[in-house]
Amino acid sequence: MRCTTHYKFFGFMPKFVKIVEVGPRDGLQNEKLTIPAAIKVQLIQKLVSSGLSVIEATSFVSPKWVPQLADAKDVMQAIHAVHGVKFPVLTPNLKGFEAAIAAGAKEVVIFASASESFSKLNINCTIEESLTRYHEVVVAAKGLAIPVRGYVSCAVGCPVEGTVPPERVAYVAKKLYDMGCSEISLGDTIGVGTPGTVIPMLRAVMSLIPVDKLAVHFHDTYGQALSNILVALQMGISVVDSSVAGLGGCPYAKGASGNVATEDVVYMLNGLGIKTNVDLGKLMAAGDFICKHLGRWSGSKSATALSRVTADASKI
Ligand SMILES: CC(C)(COP(=O)([O-])OP(=O)([O-])OC[C@H]1O[C@@H](n2cnc3c(N)ncnc32)[C@H](O)[C@@H]1OP(=O)([O-])[O-])[C@@H](O)C(=O)NCCC(=O)NCCSC(=O)C[C@@](C)(O)CC(=O)[O-]
Repeated sequence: MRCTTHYKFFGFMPKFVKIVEVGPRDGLQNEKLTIPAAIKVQLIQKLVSSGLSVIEATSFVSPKWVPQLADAKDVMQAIHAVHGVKFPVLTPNLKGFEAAIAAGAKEVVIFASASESFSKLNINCTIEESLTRYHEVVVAAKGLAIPVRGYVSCAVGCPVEGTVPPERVAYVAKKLYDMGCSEISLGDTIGVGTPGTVIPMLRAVMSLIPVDKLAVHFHDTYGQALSNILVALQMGISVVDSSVAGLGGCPYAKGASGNVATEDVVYMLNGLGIKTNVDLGKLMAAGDFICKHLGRWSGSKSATALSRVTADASKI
């Protein structure tokens, strides 16, 4: 049974939200600077120590397509011994799945698109071809009792096709669900959604899939991610993907900015009295660490504001 509580102004909201941290994967796949595996491993360790229980660690994709994650095997082998935290990894085909399992992965992720054009750009095949490939991955995973998470990218808009109809998102999500995915994450890959477009999309998907199997994954290109998360929570979703320091973006989705920052999600959930088990201070330290290595500012407004407040207080 779902744990829900009643808020006077917000309707039903979850008491606990599971955050799926995607920084080491989605966050780093699009950065110009390629970060050494040892730094990625330190980032993951810092994220673990902040209390995050699911951290998307890397991708077993073609290094020609995503050179930033060519060290997937080294990263997985280094975190293999960390217990109590799940480290799902992206696998676009059986080759990636086999490499992931050989490197010690215990959970994998398949990623289909609701847009035909984006599917071709991102994984070089049609939606139906991708579903056939992913079916092979799911069958292999089931044989090893490995859980599979599924993404539907371009769940609101596509960089090529523009608006994506909610029924198409629901169709792809249902295919992944029927295949056996344990959780389906709905990705606003280019961050164009607003509550006005996200609500109909979620309604269409929820008419086919139980809400406790769904997660949301918002990029913050237009500054709408927190509003979109809030409406998703009100609709009963309690799994939210986010990226430390707001890193992220897809190399095959031009103009898309980073994911919603994990610090901003935790700050909002703390304000709503919703538990996450994440220590915001330690999370901010992980964000500072990776931003220093990337030579960039944090994309988290909460982390930036809280750091300023702390710095000002130390001067008094
Ligand atoms: C799917 C492919 C491989 C097809 O790429 P392809 O070129 O059509 O594949 P291919 O089968 O013709 O193989 C080409 C070469 O890649 C190799 N190869 C083939 N598969 C693998 C593999 N798994 N691992 C390592 N190598 C692989 C294969 O062995 C061969 O090597 P070569 O003979 O030329 O030396 C490619 O398009 C690819 O890797 N795409 C991944 C792109 C990607 O990771 N994009 C970012 C994901 S973000 C996203 O999708 C959105 C999401 C999930 O974040 C949600 C959201 O934000 O909304």
